[in-house]
Amino acid sequence: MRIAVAADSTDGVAAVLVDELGRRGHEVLVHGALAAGDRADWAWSAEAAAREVAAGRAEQAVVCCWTGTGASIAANKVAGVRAALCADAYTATGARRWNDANVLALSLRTVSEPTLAEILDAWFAGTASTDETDRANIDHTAEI
Ligand SMILES: O=C(CO)[C@H](O)[C@H](O)COP(=O)(O)O
Repeated sequence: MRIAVAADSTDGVAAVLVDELGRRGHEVLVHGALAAGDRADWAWSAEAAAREVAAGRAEQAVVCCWTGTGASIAANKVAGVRAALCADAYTATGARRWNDANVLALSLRTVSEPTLAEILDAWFAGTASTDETDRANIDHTAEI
């Protein structure tokens, strides 16, 4: 799968994220500090990765900042993007299942390398629910 990845710094799991995705067989398009050096601005870098998804150049994205909040807020401003801030595997599974999330947002401050691996395992194993009520929630959210 082609994945856009953005981070505003190379701290924390940002340093291993691209390799971790590559090991799983994904093609990675890098943005922000991962492309430009040791820091970038979170709003611009998350937007760039989210726009790759919206434009169909990437199927999914992972956006990161120190808290994960700014990156998720910025990504969610892009039409067609459903970004979910996930701190654990259970949340990642739910985000894929119930929200059909297409952008994973991560905190570089709180996510450890073992937790990152668990989150990515859950995220990529996950599939969107076909339940009518779940789809209605997702469709309504797109129209808000
Ligand atoms: O978590 C973040 C935004 O939600 C940022 O990573 C945090 O604010 C640090 O940014 P900067 O390095 O530009 O001060």
